[in-house]
Amino acid sequence: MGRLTEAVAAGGGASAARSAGPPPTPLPLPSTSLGCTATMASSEEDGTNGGASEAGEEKEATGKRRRLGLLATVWLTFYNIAMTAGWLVLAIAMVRFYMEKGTHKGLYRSIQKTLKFFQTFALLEIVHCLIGIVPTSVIVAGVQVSSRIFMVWLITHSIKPIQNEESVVLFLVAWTVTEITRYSFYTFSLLDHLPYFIKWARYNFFIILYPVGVVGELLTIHAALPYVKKTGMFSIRLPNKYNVSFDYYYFLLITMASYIPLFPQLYFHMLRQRRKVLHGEVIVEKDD
Ligand SMILES: CCCCCCCCCCCCC/C=C/C(=O)SCCNC(=O)CCNC(=O)[C@H](O)C(C)(C)COP(=O)(O)OP(=O)(O)OC[C@H]1O[C@@H](n2cnc3c(N)ncnc32)[C@H](O)[C@@H]1OP(=O)(O)O
Repeated sequence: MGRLTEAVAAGGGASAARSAGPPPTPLPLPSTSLGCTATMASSEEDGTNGGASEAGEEKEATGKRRRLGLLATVWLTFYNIAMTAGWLVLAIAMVRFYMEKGTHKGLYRSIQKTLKFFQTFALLEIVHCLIGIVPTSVIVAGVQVSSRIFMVWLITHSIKPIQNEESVVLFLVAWTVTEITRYSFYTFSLLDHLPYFIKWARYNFFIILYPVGVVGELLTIHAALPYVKKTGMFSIRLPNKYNVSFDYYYFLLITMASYIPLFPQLYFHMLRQRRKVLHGEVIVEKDD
């Protein structure tokens, strides 16, 4: 519980400590419209610098502990353990269901309560960014979490006929593997005992899982379109006393189109994080 004990003594805010230490010499990387400009300061290959790398990592871990107060550290540790456990329960339920029934039909229905609970709980990630206890960009976390909430509540929960689509299994598997890896990464990092394979998994699995998840989500929304058009669900027609109209069908088309500019930005953001964490590149991201 290294970070917990050191946090008692440190107790500082996140942003103050982030600005501590000598600034790297920046090399410009492309700017993204998710509100960040990235600059790359230096590069070292993974594992080739031996003791220097270990000393650097130790120093970095101590710096992180100082950034977080005790309360924030305890809360994040609890939150990450709970989320890892929640997604593990989901993974086990999905494997058991498939082994017992031999089909994906009925799978969503059997796991929906757990999924809704833990995915909705993840809204706290936006709160964590807003109050500054994690340094993730609010916009990056916001796009990531809101697209998931949208898929869970406004698509899969609301449109029962699509719950047995294969594409639902596609995004469920991608989300589940990602979240078990991600939350266990945060947990072990907070406890200062991060096994290399978890770090490696966190920054490699997404290369495949992100596109797989997005394809699953897009195919599921696509499958929902005929039903939405036929029923006119969530749509407001004119005339009405507020003189407002809303067509959920067109909203879904626009949402699908919005993946084209948004997804590459999240993906390239993760590729930059991968270079930083696995290959030691120092990437400084500044808000525009
Ligand atoms: C209303 C409708 C809206 C619809 C919108 C539609 C458009 C949508 C387009 C995009 C669609 C995306 C769909 C997504 C699908 C999937 O998820 S598929 C499955 C694969 N998915 C992934 O691989 C997801 C990858 N994403 C992530 O990992 C994150 O969500 C991220 C936020 C994008 C990554 O953020 P990143 O900037 O890399 O940083 P973090 O890992 O969050 O870390 C930054 C630092 O903060 C610390 N930290 C963060 N969270 C915690 C925590 N809970 N506990 C402790 N610490 C945390 C972390 O340790 C880092 O610290 P430092 O090391 O000190 O920097």
